[in-house]
Amino acid sequence: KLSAKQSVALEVLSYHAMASKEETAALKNSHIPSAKKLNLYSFDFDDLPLGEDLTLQATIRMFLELDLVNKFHLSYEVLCRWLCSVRKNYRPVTYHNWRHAFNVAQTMFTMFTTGKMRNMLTDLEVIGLIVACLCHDLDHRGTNNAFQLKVDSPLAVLYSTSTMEHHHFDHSILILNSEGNNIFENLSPEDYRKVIKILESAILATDLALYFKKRGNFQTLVERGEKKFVTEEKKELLRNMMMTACDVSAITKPWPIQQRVAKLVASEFFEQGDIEKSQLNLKPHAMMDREKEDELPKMQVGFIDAICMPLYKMLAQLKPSLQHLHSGCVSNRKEWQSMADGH
Ligand SMILES: CCCOc1ccc(S(=O)(=O)N2CCN(C)CC2)cc1-c1nc(CC)cc(=O)[nH]1
Repeated sequence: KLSAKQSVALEVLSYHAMASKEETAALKNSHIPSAKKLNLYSFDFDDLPLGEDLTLQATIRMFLELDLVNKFHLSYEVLCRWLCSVRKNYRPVTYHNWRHAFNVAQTMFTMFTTGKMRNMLTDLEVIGLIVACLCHDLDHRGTNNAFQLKVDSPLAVLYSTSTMEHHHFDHSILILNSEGNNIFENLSPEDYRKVIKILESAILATDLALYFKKRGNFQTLVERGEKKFVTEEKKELLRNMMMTACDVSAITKPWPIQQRVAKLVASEFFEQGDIEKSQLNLKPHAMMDREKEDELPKMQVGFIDAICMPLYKMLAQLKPSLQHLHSGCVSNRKEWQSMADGH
């Protein structure tokens, strides 16, 4: 039961635009290029060359390659409408925009296929994870959880922990519950309940605070040589570690791509820092302070060592076909370290 304050907040927040008839029809009637042409099976995938419409077609191609339309009797028109609605509900912020979600989903697709993770997961987990990647940052405002509290955002009134991640999940449900946007409409009640549970856990898992909480458990399983991940608890742990690996996968991309993306991440962080300085009279975190831009390479090395490298190392131990992610991360660490050393 929501308090009066919470229901007001929900009212304020439930603004959302859905796909138009025209854009849905445009996507539905468009030619979907092959996965090969789109380079979708590569861990080195670069979204830059793709225009907006091509990112939507590439996402449809991923659903087709995974045979999800047939397996879950998806209505092709509903899939197109839902995808247009998802993209429309990403704001044009500097980094946490539609293209970030699209890239995260493409890494998940590549982990399933090129990374050979597909046979460790059920079809329900596969569609749940791909949908979670596409929806995981819905309606992001380019500011982090701490900021919501600082500005007394209605979001912080609704969710005291993992504030943004709860909102991203809520927004995912809002879209699924909109007329003609429920891609899961033909699932059995049992499967529907399961896939929504997978979706919620996977989206919440993108809060790095939860990743830190659970990483130790995953490390224990991997070090013990766990290969199967049979119990519900172990499957959920694996899925959620995969979400983090995809969410930060720009750190594994070829150096020119990593450099470009890091600039976008930094710009969005600096925009938040500027607001904290000018409007909130607060001293921002170093990573959000543009006056400390020269410390960026050192911070990236710290980010790699504290968050990224341990995860890609464990995933590569679990599945050697994921080694490319770990190697990309090692290579970018060398680049950031040499920049930090002033070369
Ligand atoms: C590129 C601009 C600087 O970017 C960073 C600076 C510091 C750290 S941190 O690991 O020290 N840490 C993270 C947890 N916070 C609570 C405290 C600070 C991470 C990044 C970073 N984050 C992302 C994910 C959005 C992507 C990316 O490329 N870099």
